[in-house]
Amino acid sequence: MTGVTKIINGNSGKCNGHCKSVENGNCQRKDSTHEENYTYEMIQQTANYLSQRVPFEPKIGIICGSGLGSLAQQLKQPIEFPYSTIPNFPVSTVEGHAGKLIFGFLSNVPVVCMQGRFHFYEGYPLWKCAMPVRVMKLMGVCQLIATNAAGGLHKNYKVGDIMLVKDHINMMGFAGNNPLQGPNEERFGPRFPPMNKAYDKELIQRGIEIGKELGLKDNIHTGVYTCLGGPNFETVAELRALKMLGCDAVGMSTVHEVITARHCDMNVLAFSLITNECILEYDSQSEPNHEEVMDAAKMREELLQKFVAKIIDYINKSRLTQNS
Ligand SMILES: O=P(O)(O)O[C@H]1O[C@H](CO)[C@@H](O)[C@H]1O
Ligand SMILES: Nc1nc2[nH]cnc2c(=O)[nH]1
Repeated sequence: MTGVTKIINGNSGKCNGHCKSVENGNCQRKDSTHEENYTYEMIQQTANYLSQRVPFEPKIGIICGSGLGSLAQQLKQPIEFPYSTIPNFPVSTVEGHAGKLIFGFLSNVPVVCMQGRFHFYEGYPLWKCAMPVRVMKLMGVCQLIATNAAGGLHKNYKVGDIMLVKDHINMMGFAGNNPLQGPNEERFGPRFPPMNKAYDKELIQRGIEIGKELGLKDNIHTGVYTCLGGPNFETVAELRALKMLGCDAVGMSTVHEVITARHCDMNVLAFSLITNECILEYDSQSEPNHEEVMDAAKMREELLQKFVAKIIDYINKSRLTQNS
């Protein structure tokens, strides 16, 4: 089955009324923000398609960051769906994002893993980037673990460090771009969701302890993540400004997924692998690039697999079994 994403972009239908250049009801603009949002029924259709093919209900959803797809390789009894075969799903276009949804068991817990995520810079609106989170929700997921590769802004962060996200600054939201934009779907959550308790404090604390158990010592932190639209890496002035604002790590993802997850009342843990140190000096000879990001992710592959497995084990023992 092929994807059936409904794209209107001036070809047919309406554009949610946010387009100023509508003639005869047809959107004249061709950019990706002028697609029609998914209806609840479309998300349900996707969830049903997957539920009918997976003989268990996933409880935890994992989103693998750039080069972190190996987190999905440790799943037992895996069932894989290339994104291109899932109704309504976008497809991955970035190196290091395989583009597969994988169901299986990790630490004996039924999970679903996105081996590859969607970014705004790929041309997808934020609601589309975050759509798989809603699919997970309708399939039974109550806990999201979002991972990403990020540049380290904090002076103590080194390549290979882990930063558990304690908060975020939604830079794209400052500019009026949010995955919850448009008519609110009450069946997912409220019009005005709070975001001051987005990241589960207990899991952050446990994450720090697990990191130390795995030998990370001074290489595990809690900090503030920010997401820029990308795809270019930042200028020196931008990075200095972000640092002044209180950001510790910078990337191009995760925030829209977390907002969507919290909107539908999922519990969230997110962490960044610091893949490069942000360049804050004009006389630096270095330039960031995606290859170093991928190399750093490869270097930490094994450790991150153990890290995630232990966190899932903890979530299972402390919470999931209590609810069942
Ligand atoms: O956030 P993830 O998907 O881990 O990837 C990060 O790494 C890529 C840049 O190298 C960007 O896509 C950035 O967002
Ligand atoms: N925006 C941004 N994203 C990243 N992803 C990995 N490293 C970086 C970085 O330095 N900046």
